Amino acid sequence: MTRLSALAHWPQFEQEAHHMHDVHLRDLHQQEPNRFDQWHLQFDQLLLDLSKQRMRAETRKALLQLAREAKLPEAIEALFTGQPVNRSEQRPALHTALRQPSDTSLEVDGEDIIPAIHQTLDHMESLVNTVRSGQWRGVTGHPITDVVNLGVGGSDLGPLMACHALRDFAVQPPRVHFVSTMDGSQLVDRLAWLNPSTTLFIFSSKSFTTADTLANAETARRWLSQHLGDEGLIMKRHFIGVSASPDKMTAWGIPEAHQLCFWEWVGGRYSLWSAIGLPIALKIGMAGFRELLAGAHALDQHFRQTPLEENLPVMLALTGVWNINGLNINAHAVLPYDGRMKYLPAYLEQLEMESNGKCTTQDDEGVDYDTCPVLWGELGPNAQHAFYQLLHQGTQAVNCDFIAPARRYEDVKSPDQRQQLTRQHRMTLANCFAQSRLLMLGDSALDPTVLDSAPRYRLYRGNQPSTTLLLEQLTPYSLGQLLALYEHKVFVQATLWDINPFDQWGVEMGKKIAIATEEALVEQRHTMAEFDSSTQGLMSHCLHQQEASNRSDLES
Ligand SMILES: O=P(O)(O)OC[C@H]1O[C@](O)(CO)[C@@H](O)[C@@H]1O
Repeated sequence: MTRLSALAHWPQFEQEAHHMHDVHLRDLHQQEPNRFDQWHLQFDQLLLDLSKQRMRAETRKALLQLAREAKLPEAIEALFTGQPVNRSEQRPALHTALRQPSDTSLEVDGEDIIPAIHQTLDHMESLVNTVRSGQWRGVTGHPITDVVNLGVGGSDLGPLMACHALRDFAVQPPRVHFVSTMDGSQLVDRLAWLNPSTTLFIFSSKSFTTADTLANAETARRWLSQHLGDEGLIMKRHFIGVSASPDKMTAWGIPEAHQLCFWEWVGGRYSLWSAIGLPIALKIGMAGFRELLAGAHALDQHFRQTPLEENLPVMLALTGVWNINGLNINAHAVLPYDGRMKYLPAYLEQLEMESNGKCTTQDDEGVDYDTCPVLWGELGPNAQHAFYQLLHQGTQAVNCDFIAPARRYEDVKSPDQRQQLTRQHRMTLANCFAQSRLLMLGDSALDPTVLDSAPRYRLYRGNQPSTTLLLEQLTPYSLGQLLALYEHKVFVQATLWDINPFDQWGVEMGKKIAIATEEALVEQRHTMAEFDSSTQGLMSHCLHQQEASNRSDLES
C-alpha cells in the first residue's frame, strides 16, 4: 500500500487543486450550462448529483488516476472476497456477505459462510414471528407489547436510524424502543411507563462487554425481578441476546434458544445487516428486513461491477477526497430533507468518523494529509433555522450532503390530507434545492436587485460545495441502497488514504481508564497522585456534593 501523497499522480492532483483554488462554482456553471448532465449518476433508486461540487473534467480525471494507482479495483475485490482487509485485527470485513442471497456462496478459510448467515436470518424470523403473533409470553402469560433494545454505538445507531426512517412500514405490535445512554436516563424514562409483564429486552452487544449496555441490562433485570420475581423465568421470557460472543451471553443467563449470533468479521458500525438488525425486523417485519438487505445487495453489485467513473460510491468518495485533500474543506454536513431520516446524521457520524478518523497508514506510518472530515448533521429544514447561518456566511467552508426522497405521501388515504401533505413535501424539496443553489451561486447571481454597494453583512458569497442525493421514495429497499452507498464511500476513501476503516483502537484507552476512575470514585481515592490536578479537582467537587446531599438526607 502507498500513502496518497506518495502516489505518482499526486503532483498532478496538487496542480489541479492549485488551479481550482480560486474558481467559483458560479463560473463553472456559466462555462458548462449542462453541468447536471455531466455530473449526475443514477443507479436503481438513487440519483447522485455532483454538479454543485467545485470540480471540472480535469479534476475527475486526476481523482480517477489516483484511485487506479491506489489499486482501488483490487481493494474492492479483496473486500468482497473475504481477504483480511482489516489488517490490524487480521480479519476480513464481510458486512457485504450478510446481504448475499442464499443461493450464492463465499468461502472464507475453506468454509462457505453464506449458509450460516441464512440460518441466523431464519432464526431471527422465527423469533420475530413468535413475538409479533403474540405467542411469545412473559412470565405472567401475557403477550409482548414492547421491545427495548439495549445497545450503544453500532448496536444502537443503525437499528434506531432504520426503525425511525421506516416507521411508515411498521407492523405493530410490538412497539420498539431504544436505550443507549450509560447514565440510565433513557431507561428510567421508559421503565416509568412500561409494563414489566409485557416487555422484552434485547441485549445487543457484539462484544457483550460494553459497560454502558451491561449497566442498562442489569438495571432492566433488577426492574423485572422486582416486579415479577422469578429470576430464572425472567431470563427465559424477557431477554434476547445478540452478540458475537455466545459464551458471554450464556454466562449472563440468556438461554441458547434466545441467542442470535453473528461473527467477529462484522464490524459494529457495519452490523445492522446482521442479527443486530432484530429491532428493525420486529418493527417492519422480516419481509421488510429482507428488502433492506436486497437493496444493499443491489448496491454492492453496482459497486463491485461498475467502472469507477460511473460508480456511485466511488464518485461520492472521490468527491470527498477532493474537498478534503484538494480544497482543504474539512467540515462535512449531512442534511436530510425528510423527518424520517432524523437519526441518519448520527449513524453516519459513527460510520465515517469511527472508520476513517485515523492518522496512521496500513503500514503504521503517519499520514501527511488530512483524512476524515468533521461530520455532523441535522434535518435540513430544522438546521435552516439553526446553523445554516454558518454555511452561508461563516468563515468555514463546509461540504454538504442534501438527501431527500423525490416522491412521498402517495398512499395517504384521505384525498384532502394527501393534497396537503404533498404540498408540504413539495415545500421541503423546494427548500432543499433553494439552499444548495444559494450555497453554490451566492446571492448576486440569483437576485439582480442585490447591489454591489449592499453592506457586506447582507452578502452571500456562495461557492460552498454540495452533493444532492435523491431517493425515488424512502422504502426498506432504497434505504438499504443509501446505507450501502455510504459504507462503500467510506471504504473507497480509506483505500485512497491508505488507512484501515475497520478497527477503532482510538476508543479503547478511554474505556480502560474509566474503570480505574470509577474504582477511585468508589474508594474516594480522589486525591491520589495517579490523577492530574484537573481530574482530582473535578472528582473532589462531585464527592463533596454527594457528601453534602447525604448529610441533608440524614438531617431531614
Ligand atoms: O456492540 P458492542 O460490542 O457493545 O460495541 C458497541 C460500540 O462500541 C464500540 O466498540 C466503540 O466503543 C463501537 O465500535 C461499537 O459499535
